Amino acid sequence: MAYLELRDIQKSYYLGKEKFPVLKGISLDFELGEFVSILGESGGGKSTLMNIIGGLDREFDGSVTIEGQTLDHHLENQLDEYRRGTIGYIYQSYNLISHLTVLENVLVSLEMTTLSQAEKTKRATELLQRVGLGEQIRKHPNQLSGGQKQRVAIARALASDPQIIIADEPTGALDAENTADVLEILNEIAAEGRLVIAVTHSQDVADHGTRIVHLADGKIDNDRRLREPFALPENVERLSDRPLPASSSYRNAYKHLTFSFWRNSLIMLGTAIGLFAVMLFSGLGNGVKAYINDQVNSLANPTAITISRYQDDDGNQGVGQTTVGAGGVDLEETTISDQQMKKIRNTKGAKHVQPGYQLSGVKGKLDDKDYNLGTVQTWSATYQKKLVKAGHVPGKNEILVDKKAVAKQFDKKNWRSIVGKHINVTWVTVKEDGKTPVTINKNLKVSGVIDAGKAGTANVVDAQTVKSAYEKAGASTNALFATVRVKNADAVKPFQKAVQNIKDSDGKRLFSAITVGSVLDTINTIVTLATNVLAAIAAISLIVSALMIIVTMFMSVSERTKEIGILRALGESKKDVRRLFTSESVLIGLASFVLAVVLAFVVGGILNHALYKIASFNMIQITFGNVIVTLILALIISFLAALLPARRAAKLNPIDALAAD
Ligand SMILES: Nc1ncnc2c1ncn2[C@@H]1O[C@H](COP(=O)(O)OP(=O)(O)OP(=O)(O)O)[C@@H](O)[C@H]1O
Repeated sequence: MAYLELRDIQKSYYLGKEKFPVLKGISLDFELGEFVSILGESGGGKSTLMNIIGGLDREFDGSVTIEGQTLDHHLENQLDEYRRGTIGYIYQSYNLISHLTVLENVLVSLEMTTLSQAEKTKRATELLQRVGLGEQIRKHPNQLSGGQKQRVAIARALASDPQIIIADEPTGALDAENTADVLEILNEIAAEGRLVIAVTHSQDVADHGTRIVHLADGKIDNDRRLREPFALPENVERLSDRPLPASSSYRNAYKHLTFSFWRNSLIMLGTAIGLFAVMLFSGLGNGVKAYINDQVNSLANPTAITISRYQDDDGNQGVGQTTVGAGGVDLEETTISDQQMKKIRNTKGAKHVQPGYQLSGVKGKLDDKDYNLGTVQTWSATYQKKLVKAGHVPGKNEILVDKKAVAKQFDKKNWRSIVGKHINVTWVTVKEDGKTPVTINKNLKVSGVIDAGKAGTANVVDAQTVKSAYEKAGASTNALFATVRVKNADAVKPFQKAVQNIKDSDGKRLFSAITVGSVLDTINTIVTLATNVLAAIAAISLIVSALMIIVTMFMSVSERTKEIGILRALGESKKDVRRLFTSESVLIGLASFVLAVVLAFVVGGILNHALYKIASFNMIQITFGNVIVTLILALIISFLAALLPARRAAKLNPIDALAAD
């Protein structure tokens, strides 16, 4: 049994349906230690035979048996392993990877061995020294002469310690001196106990080997031994191979990324802008939400709940005002009686319950001057004490007047001086029947000045003041609403629920409960919606980014077709090639993400600084969650964008890829 046996190899090419037989039944035996030259006319099928021996061609008849094991050409994994562990290729046109240095070109082959990183570098350096390139390891292939390139290719072919070296016209492009050197090296390789099979046109070259096989008309017409094969050295330790680890794909992808840095940096910038916009809009949404929450909570007490009568479908009475229209109002339906107030008081969680009134169309007279007080509310727990800018919260027969609408009208500059004055207020309400109007007139002492700020105007009296005035005038004392304070923010929701569950004797729901929280919930829902719409618009730009990545990757695949062929010939699998492109794209995605985060925080910081002057609030609040979502987006987009180009790269036939210009 020979080391390598070819049996009845037949191969035809087809042009349409027309068959062109190239190899017509080749059977050959090869032993380790041989340096075999394959001679034959141009177009005679020598390269075709080499591709079959090298495990690159799977479409042929016949068998290739190595150390007694026949290769199954349907099993791609087996062929990948065969190429990476047993075969080393040397080509006439060198086939070096241009964006890698000399050292890195040799290391590519070593990536599929079990050596440590340091051992790989050591072995690659030693091999390059052996072929006389110890000084050139940091150069790129385009900085080398033809002879030097061929030596790099030899070092690479030897790197993974293969048993068979296939050299397809290794000296075809070299001058006499380099040819002699390369032949000497090939001879040494055979002397190490490897099988060297070299295709050549030159009889001179062929004469350097141990055997010449001549091909004519698709058959062997001469097989001549020139000298004995080299004796096999004993106890040689062989390197063991393994599939390419993912980290190597990432390293290779990174090198290519930095090699075409400018083109890639533009793609990264484009993608980063899309990601940045998504992050900034999300951050703006958070900021606006926080700002509104802050503003609302500073105006109103979050543990206070306003309760009004529940209006089903046709009524829309909330905490509005009781107007006295032609038909009057249905007090039964719209106001809270003392008895109902008791029910609220008895609800679990209520700490303090206050009736609330709202007086509308209130006129005031002070020192013979008329004031339009508009709507007057009763003081309740929903008010924040800090809104009182002078004086104090109104007690019985007192009023807190609005700063703009009243105090400044009284005295523009010295508006505080209104405190302690008496103002005569008049408004109209209704009797128990809800129809008959009653005019109320009351002399109230100004207890202080209130400034509701952007929320509008507010004049506030004590609920007791209103109630006793109504009692005296025979008007309805039913409250328009009730304000309840609960223990803490956590007690708000349960209380709200309990109150809304209170039914009257007919089983009809009695109350609606509005909390600052529920108002905020509504606002927050709207802001979230707006933010998501903005972020989604920004995300559209990510589709453009994805398209850019797809185009770049397709360009990359076309540019690197030859490299793909080289990597496949070195033993990389389809999966490895696919991963090379997906990892490059994912690296673009990651770099874009980092750039986007930097952009978002820099621009966010500048905007916050500018807006702080207006709102005294950080309007852009990018959270850790926003950053993570953006990262996931970046990874998904870049991965999806790479799928098609990577698939195309992986599907390339290695022989066609190697033949690419
Ligand atoms: N992919 C292909 N499709 C069709 N015909 C092909 C293909 N590849 C090679 N051939 C043909 O097969 C024949 C053998 O080609 P091959 O490259 O093996 O010859 P060769 O002996 O190596 O030639 P040379 O010495 O000129 O390099 C040639 O006639 C060539 O035109």
